[in-house]
Amino acid sequence: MVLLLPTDKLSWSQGFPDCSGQKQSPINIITEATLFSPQLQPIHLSGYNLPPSEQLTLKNNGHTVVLRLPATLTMSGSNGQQYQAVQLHLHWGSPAGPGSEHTVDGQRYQAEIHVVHYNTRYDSIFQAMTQPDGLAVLAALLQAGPEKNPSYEHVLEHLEEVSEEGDDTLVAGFNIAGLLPADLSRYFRYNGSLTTPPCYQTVMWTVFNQTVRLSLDQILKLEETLYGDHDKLLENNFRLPQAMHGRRVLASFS
Ligand SMILES: NS(=O)(=O)c1c(F)c(F)c(SCCc2ccc(C(=O)O)cc2)c(F)c1NC1CCCCCCC1
Ligand SMILES: [Zn+2]
Repeated sequence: MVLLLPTDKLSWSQGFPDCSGQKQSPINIITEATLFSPQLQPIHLSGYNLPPSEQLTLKNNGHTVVLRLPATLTMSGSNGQQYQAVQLHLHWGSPAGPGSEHTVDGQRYQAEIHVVHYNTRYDSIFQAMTQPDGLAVLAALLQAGPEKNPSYEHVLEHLEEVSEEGDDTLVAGFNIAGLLPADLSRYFRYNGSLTTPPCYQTVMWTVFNQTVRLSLDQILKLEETLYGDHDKLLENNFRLPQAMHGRRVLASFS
């Protein structure tokens, strides 16, 4: 599916009315204003530990780098609903500054991973993404740390192979859960949207409290390797925080 996206973000709303809706993402999470919700259970992942024999497609779609995921990866929300993974992708900044989409108490992190799932009561992501309870995205904030992150290396070591828009390559299976924090019990939860057109307001967002650490070199590689439209370096591919319009952010921890 090719989405023809306008480059000028102000004109998103012209072509995609939901982009000017009242339940948009990302947001700035003000931790003091979150509501502890004891029914938010730890996120349960299954099928995430893929054998090296599994070949995954990694693609530069001109807006981000996407790793397509097999249908065997599922997560359980706190509402007992099952969601099936579709793809994961990243948002990043540039050597001049950080590029996470969500911010926490006004702090932007170096980068952010999104693992996109759809509600298994629907037949496909294309049907699910138009339904209010259709999508669930797991988000983790990425920070620079002293060590190279071996899980991210499974993806980053292939970035040169997909430097141009439209390029794709194969990545051997690995434990996809290694891309997320170890602690899946502490997270923020709110209802929002896709952060790119069509901006459908159909996403149950989970933003983990624990960050993931990559080495500075790994972050720089993400910021300096990929090219998008018109051979322009693909950087700062994050949307700015959107208004809450009265929405509350829940927390699975106090
Ligand atoms: N943060 S996010 O989840 O909203 C998101 C972004 F911010 C994104 F920026 C993207 S990539 C931009 C949309 C796009 C462009 C081209 C192609 C293609 O050529 O295949 C595919 C998609 C992107 F793909 C996604 N996630 C997609 C949203 C597109 C429609 C649903 C498919 C899975 C989720
Ligand atoms: Zn995203």
